[in-house]
Amino acid sequence: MTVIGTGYLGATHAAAMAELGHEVLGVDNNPAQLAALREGRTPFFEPGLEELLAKHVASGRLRFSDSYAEAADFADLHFICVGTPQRSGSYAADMSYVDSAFSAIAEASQRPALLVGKSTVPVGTAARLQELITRVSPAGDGMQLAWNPEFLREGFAVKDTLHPDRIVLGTESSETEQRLREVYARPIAEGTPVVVTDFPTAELVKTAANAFLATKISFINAMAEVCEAAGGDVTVLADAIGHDARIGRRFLNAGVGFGGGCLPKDIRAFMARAGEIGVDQAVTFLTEIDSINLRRRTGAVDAAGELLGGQVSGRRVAVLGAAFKPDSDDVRDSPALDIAAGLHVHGADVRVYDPKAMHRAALAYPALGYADSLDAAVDGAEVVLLLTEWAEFRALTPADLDGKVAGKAIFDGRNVLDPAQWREAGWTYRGVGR
Ligand SMILES: NC(=O)c1ccc[n+]([C@@H]2O[C@H](COP(=O)([O-])OP(=O)(O)OC[C@H]3O[C@@H](n4cnc5c(N)ncnc54)[C@H](O)[C@@H]3O)[C@@H](O)[C@H]2O)c1
Ligand SMILES: O=c1ccn([C@@H]2O[C@H](COP(=O)(O)OP(=O)(O)O[C@H]3O[C@H](CO)[C@@H](O)[C@H](O)[C@H]3O)[C@@H](O)[C@H]2O)c(=O)[nH]1
Repeated sequence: MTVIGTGYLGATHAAAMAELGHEVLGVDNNPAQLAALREGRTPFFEPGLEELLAKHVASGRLRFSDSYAEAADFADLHFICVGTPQRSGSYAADMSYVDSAFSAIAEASQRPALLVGKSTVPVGTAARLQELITRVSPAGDGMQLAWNPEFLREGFAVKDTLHPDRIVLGTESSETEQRLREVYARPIAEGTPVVVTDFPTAELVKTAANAFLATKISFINAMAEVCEAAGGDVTVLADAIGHDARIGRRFLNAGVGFGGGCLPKDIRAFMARAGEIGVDQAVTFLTEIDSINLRRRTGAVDAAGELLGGQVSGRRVAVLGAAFKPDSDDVRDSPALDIAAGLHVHGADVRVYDPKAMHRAALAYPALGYADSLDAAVDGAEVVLLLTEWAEFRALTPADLDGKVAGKAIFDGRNVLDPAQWREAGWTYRGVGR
């Protein structure tokens, strides 16, 4: 098989498919990325992925190429994992990468083949692509398409791919279903549920899952706003409502909100697509989910300003975290960097430190100040902001910072520190909704 698009999703999928016993050719059009992958190195940080990749590159079961002709010759089963970022100036997804990857592999296919979409796409895409590939391929009607959305989380990508919660197969062909069941034989044998459905439902399962997760986070962040006004503690509230199995405690961590290459752009693409198909009212609540989320970022900038006594310009601020979540170096739509940039715009002297995302952060936000260690970031800081809950930040104690900082004020943007411990040590502690 081939895996077309070897970014966060595709590189993981390719290595995991090799681990499941398949011969895999990864295809991408980014030469630097291919060069790293060919040497068995991941171009980004994802726990456990480099080991898996290196193992299968060394065994020869996993190779990489930039050639669609080679891909079409190599296999008649192709997983498409290219990006669907937010289009600039619009909420809609930019489908140009998906369209060009499907066209290119279809045009290169001289024999019948199965193209399996894994990218997150607006509902209606698969039906459109089925028509496109049949039209442009020399193999014509021999080109089959299935939609198999991916639910992996960064930071847990290998585990989530090898042991998924469920496998969704959008296909109405029993032959295609059987073929994909063989691809995923191992997780299926381990008991992973398989949902076989039509194209629109398969596409919508993915969109709905991310909309639900975003809603859960913004719900608890809305409760955090209420707790702040009323003097409550949202972490206790989340524990208490989470004991109800119908609600569940997971994804109820209030903080500076969701970021990354998925939830923010996926809820916006969902709103855009719903508008196109005439059901915008069904998802207008997502506008509010997005607003609550973005309000947490401006709220953090305001909180830092208050901790600095209202004067931000020229003040030294330590920002702990740049990645959108721990155990990842992904800085796409990162709340931490957005907040750091907000303070920078107000004239703060910001020093950002992240254990893995420094390089990507500096590329995305070159104007920010960076420190190459936690100690360097907090040295002389008048306020410390914990914005991504890496293990080394969660473990911080006042003793680690005393004598280094210039002001004992901390904003715990992920509610991971013990407020009593910090207050007892003479710090001004501020969390989110507690
Ligand atoms: N990152 C995740 O955790 C995750 C999880 C589930 C689903 N998804 C979805 O998967 C898709 C990919 O996301 P990602 O995070 O891996 O993006 P990414 O930007 O990291 O990777 C996309 C890759 O596709 C390559 N590419 C673009 N056009 C190409 C073409 N025509 N031919 C070959 N390669 C091409 C790029 O060079 C890049 O390496 C998106 O639709 C995303 O929403 C992502
Ligand atoms: O209680 C919580 C849980 C998460 N987050 C934030 O939400 C964002 C997204 O986290 P997470 O969902 O764990 O990361 P992703 O890797 O973006 O994964 C999401 O997006 C992927 C791409 O579509 C899907 O495949 C996954 O199932 C879905 O969880 C991060 O900024 C987190 O800090 C919170 O603020 N509070």
